[in-house]
Amino acid sequence: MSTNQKILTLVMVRKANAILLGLKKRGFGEGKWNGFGGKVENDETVAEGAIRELEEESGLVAKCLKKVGILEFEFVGNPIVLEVHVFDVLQYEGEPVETEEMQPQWFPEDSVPYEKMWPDDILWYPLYLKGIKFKGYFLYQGHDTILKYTLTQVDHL
Ligand SMILES: Cc1cc(-c2ccco2)c2oc(N)nc2c1
Repeated sequence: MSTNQKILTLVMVRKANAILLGLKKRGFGEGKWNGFGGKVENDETVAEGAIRELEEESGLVAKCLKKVGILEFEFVGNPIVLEVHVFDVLQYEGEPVETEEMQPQWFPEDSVPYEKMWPDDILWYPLYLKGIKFKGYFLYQGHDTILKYTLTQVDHL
């Protein structure tokens, strides 16, 4: 039975005041810089899905994964709510490689290319970069306009 909800993962990898983002080369969010992630399969936990997508899209193997937020996205005219579980990776193995999906690049935390990212990012990255856990809801019209949103700091996810 498919409800109107879809669980997705989003993984940011960080090192010494830099954040690894990928330029999405095709599909959903094409042309935007974003963390790594995607669908969660039926036979895996959300965290397992996050680790899998990070390796598939960047070649990196996460050694520790921290839940940092949950973002819900809705689009005008589309009943499906995306529930995106956001993770921070501070320990990993490997070097980022370009894949079919993503072209990876390190950005200094104070030079995140917000104008080439999903418009919600500029709203919650400041919390994320300060280590503040968050929950957010965003109503999108198309892929570039946020009609309304809520964003709150939380103590536990
Ligand atoms: C609508 C939407 C979706 C995603 C997404 C898809 C897969 C993982 O995340 C986003 O990611 C960000 N940063 N904003 C986003 C908006």
